[in-house]
Amino acid sequence: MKKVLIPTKLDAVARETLNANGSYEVVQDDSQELATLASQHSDTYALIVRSEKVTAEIIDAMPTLKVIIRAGAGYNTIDIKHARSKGVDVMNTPGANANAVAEEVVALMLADARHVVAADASTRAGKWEKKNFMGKEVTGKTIGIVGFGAIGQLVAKRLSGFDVKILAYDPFLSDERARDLGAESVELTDIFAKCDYVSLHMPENDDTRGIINKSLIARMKNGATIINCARAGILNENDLRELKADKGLRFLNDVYPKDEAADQTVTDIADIMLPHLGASTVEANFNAAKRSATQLIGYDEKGIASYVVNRDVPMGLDRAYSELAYALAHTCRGIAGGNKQMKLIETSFYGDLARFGDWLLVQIVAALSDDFDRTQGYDAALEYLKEMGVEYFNRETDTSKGYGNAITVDVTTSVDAAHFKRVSVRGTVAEGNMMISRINDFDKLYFEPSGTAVLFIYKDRPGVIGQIGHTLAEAGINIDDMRNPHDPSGVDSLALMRITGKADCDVVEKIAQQIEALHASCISY
Ligand SMILES: NC(=O)C1=CN([C@@H]2O[C@H](COP(=O)(O)OP(=O)(O)OC[C@H]3O[C@@H](n4cnc5c(N)ncnc54)[C@H](O)[C@@H]3O)[C@@H](O)[C@H]2O)C=CC1
Ligand SMILES: O=C(O)C(=O)COP(=O)(O)O
Repeated sequence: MKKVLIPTKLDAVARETLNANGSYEVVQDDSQELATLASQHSDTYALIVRSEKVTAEIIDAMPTLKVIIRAGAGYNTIDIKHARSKGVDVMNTPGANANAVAEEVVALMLADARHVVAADASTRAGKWEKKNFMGKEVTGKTIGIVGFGAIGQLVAKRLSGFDVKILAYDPFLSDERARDLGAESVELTDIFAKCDYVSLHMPENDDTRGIINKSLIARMKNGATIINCARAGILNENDLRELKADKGLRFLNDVYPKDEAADQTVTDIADIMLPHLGASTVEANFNAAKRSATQLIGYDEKGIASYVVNRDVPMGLDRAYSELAYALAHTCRGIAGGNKQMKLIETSFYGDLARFGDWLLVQIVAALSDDFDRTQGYDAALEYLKEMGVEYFNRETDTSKGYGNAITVDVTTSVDAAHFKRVSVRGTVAEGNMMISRINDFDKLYFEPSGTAVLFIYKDRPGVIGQIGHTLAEAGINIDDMRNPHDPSGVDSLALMRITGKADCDVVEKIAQQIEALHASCISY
């Protein structure tokens, strides 16, 4: 049984769904600190949280932890890099609480437009301040949405009944897509210059922290409103403080640097403050809980990792090596012939790369198969290979070879029922560039796998390179770079060339016949 720890007020449907599956022992307890629960349940396999802070210490307190699920959208509260370094996948449940936040935005807009909060307090106090509470209408206004994802799009949809004009800014939004969703895609500066309401709906991360600053706020129309139901960190609150009174801006807020009782720093500038209530509806809590449980089951039973958000390069590994692993396997595949039946994959990870072998295997399997994508994990890669009937063997590496940080990928494919062909490619990264250093017995290549490469193996004799160059030239193809070593016996030669333009199979085939090649292939990187 896999232990699942739920240290939060999450709908019981998560627990019920996992219990019904039969593979999980669920501990749900929101009465104690997460740190206490983590040390009590150090054998936890999966942790399901809402906004609870999951620090490196908490992750380390559960050495068997494999997956953290954020029942919600924003995962800035989880140390995803530390999780990655410990082989822990982090997932969120995108969209599960989006409608709740969209409705909260509409609630804040209307409440502020009609002074609902202050007028309620005043009337309860026995006053009759009808004249003081002159309101305004949302209908017909221009609304700017920054971050046009699940929530941003639903804000636009829910507000459409008010006949508003929606301007949206999102770096991943095309004009067509915006139009389809009832919005106009504009630059960030235009949102601030043109809108009566600006609602923030992007995640907080290194790119967005403090992005809503003085230069943007200064562009706002007098009397316009900023709504922040995303994360406190994306808005520079001192910049807003500086400009707010002069411009008569309104500020409606749901989010704070820390989710806890305190004298909040924005109290002086916020016109309405809620205690991070965006996702706090019965429906959103149910949706996020249900999704957490079903995503965990899908992850465990089918290797579905599409919700994993931290499959980035692990700490300590240069991203170039993950590209190298992919490029080497892609080269093997190109030489072996893409549609051959794979039987065996062997790898060697030299130097510091030895400890990242599991992670690098994912890149290798993804390069060797169109059906396996690079965002999946090591377990999913092994499972996939097993399903495909492919054996995998990672060799112990011999540091005395002096290869530094290098990778070898060998792929054995079946040529017919009884015969196998093995392609072996080794490579490294030098001065930030990927290099193929060996293909089968052809050593010291130092060839950069990029663009389009053609490769011919032939019985060594004079004049062959001239013939290849001539036929390529006839087809309008130039040679950018070239290696031409002999094998150790001196009998065979390899011509490995990077060419301009696209690969042309007919030309490669023609050359192969002209030079009586033992092997010819063409690889696009
Ligand atoms: N107040 C609350 O209770 C809740 C707050 N949230 C916050 O809202 C955020 C958005 O949630 P969803 O819409 O569900 O996520 P989402 O991932 O569907 O949408 C986020 C959008 O922001 C865009 N984006 C990324 N960088 C950007 C940038 N620099 N400028 C503008 N847009 C950028 C992305 O392309 C994406 O379309 C979450 O990350 C979370 O921090 C989410 C749920 C509840
Ligand atoms: O999903 C999100 O990003 C949220 O901010 C919701 O947080 P909560 O689950 O209500 O603590």
